[in-house]
Amino acid sequence: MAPAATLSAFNTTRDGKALESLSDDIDAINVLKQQQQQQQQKENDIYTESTFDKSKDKTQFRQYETASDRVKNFYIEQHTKQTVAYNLQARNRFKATTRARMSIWEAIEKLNTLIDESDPDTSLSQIEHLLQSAEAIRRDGKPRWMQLTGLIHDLGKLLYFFDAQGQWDVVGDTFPVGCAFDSRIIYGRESFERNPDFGHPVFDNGLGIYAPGIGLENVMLSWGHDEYLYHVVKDQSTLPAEALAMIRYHSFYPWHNAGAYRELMNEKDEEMLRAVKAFNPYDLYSKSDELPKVEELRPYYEELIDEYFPVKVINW
Ligand SMILES: O[C@H]1[C@H](O)[C@@H](O)[C@H](O)[C@@H](O)[C@H]1O
Ligand SMILES: [Fe+2]
Ligand SMILES: [Fe+2]
Repeated sequence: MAPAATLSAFNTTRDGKALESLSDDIDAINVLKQQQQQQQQKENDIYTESTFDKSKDKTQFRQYETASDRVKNFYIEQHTKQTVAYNLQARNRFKATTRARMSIWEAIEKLNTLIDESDPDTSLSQIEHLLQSAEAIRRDGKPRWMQLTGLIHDLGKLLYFFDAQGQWDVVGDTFPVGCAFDSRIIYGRESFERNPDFGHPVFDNGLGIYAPGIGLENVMLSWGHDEYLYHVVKDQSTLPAEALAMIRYHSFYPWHNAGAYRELMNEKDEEMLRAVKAFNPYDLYSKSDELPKVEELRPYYEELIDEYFPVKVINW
């Protein structure tokens, strides 16, 4: 016979309540499973049209030609300084340390003081942008993991408070380094004229250091909040591959929006492109929605965070 202490530990749930019997336990699990299945049936496919597809005047967004000098200067700096050498260095630095340890909600609050200089469409704080994106996804009945992706997708901007050199290596659209700068990047090829890799016989020539069909996961995208958060989240959450792609490529507009760099894709990237495109309207067009009520929404999203992040304190 097992000693009493061990037996009572076995018959006790984590919150200390004694279980009536094993069959109660199994019943509870079955009920939970059923609930989850029903919920999945109620959820819309991530690919069904977003409500924004009909209701927003899309010509109001991403108007870079008429944007402020703040935005224009941001991109000149980003396009001048994002080089192959810098990107290798940033990745090494990322791997070498843990910058902070905090929960997802703490991270959201910390980000609240950052105003993104690259963004012509919002001057709201990031917590508002994150909740606007998540709420729009939720309103459309999309899966819970996608709502959570909306809530966290820009948390990589925390980099700004750690080892960034400015905003140019944190925010803004992304593009690959190590291959030709494409004219479909914001402000075109001319905006790279002062980049040391501009005109380089390998780095700025066709596919450069990459083989055709190599797959985006093997392509160095300009270092910033997408790539950083992707690495943080992939090992510390149970979010699906589509969510990870939405995070990693959401700023890669020359690819998901303008059709550039398709020669670098592999088969898996085709599916990921669909997912990123499905996510994009919620990120972009929610920027003109009404202001979210942060404290009212918090309990709903804290539960959602717990569902996909088994460990509360995240290594950043
Ligand atoms: O200005 C915005 C902003 O920084 C976003 O977070 C990023 O995802 C976009 O691609 C960028 O254009
Ligand atoms: Fe972003
Ligand atoms: Fe965003």
